[in-house]
Amino acid sequence: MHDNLGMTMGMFIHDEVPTDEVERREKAVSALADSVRDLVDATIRTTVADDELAAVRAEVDGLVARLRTAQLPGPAGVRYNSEGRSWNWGNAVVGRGNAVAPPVDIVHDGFGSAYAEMTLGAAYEGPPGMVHGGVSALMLDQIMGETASGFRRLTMTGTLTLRYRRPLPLGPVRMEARIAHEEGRKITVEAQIGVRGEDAAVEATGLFLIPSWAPLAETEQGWSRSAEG
Ligand SMILES: CCCCC/C=C\C/C=C\C/C=C\C/C=C\CCCC(=O)SCCNC(=O)CCNC(=O)[C@H](O)C(C)(C)COP(=O)(O)OP(=O)(O)OC[C@H]1O[C@@H](n2cnc3c(N)ncnc32)[C@H](O)[C@@H]1OP(=O)(O)O
Repeated sequence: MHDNLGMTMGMFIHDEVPTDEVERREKAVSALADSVRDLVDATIRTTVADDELAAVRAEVDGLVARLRTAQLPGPAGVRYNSEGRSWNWGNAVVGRGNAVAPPVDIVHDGFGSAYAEMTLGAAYEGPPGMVHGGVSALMLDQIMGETASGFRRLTMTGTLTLRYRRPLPLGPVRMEARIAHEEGRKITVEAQIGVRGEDAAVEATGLFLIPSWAPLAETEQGWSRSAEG
């Protein structure tokens, strides 16, 4: 268990960067990730000729080489400063620097309840024209985990159960989550995702656990989250 603690808590990195600097950098990194997301969409949907594809590829390789001149040695982890600002720019769903992450902003409605609205394009397709079921699961897991944690305690997904009730078309979608029940270290969260104003496409129930190896203290004012997710 200590290995788990070391592995997980080791990725919570105290990084004494002033909050205004974090925010400036976050804007810059988000803007780049947005452009890369656009590149992904354009790559999927382009019909330009093969030689043009090769030329674009060479330029992209050049850009990658420029970014590689200064890199972290591993994944981004979760960083925080002593002002209580935290940032997790690599996260697979809400990472501001992560162009693979769907473009989502999770809004917390007070403790125990959250929602998000986003537009999912060609990069998130499963069945033709529909959102991939794994993408729905990914996004639900994130909003449910954040809801269980409230950024004031460490929670991990124990069991996630999904019911795919109807196909979810690509385009604007909305998801919602709330804590349904809580007992000791076990927190049950219910959630759904679908087209706004319509019946849910996917319903989810999850059991989130405060791990036995987690530092027990629930911080009094919570752990301040990244302002933009
Ligand atoms: C100082 C404060 C820190 C504050 C931190 C603040 C903020 C954190 C910042 C950001 C986080 C914010 C939001 C979260 C965001 C995103 C969510 C991402 C979600 C994920 O992507 S997360 C990755 C996938 N997730 C895993 O990688 C888990 C791997 N796994 C383990 O790490 C362990 O397996 C663990 C911890 C699950 C359990 O370990 P454990 O030692 O705590 O459990 P233990 O044996 O004590 O069991 C106690 C009772 O739970 C029952 N139980 C146990 N496991 C169960 C299961 N899986 N399902 C159903 N019930 C289960 C037992 O049956 C027993 O039940 P009973 O008491 O009734 O007998």
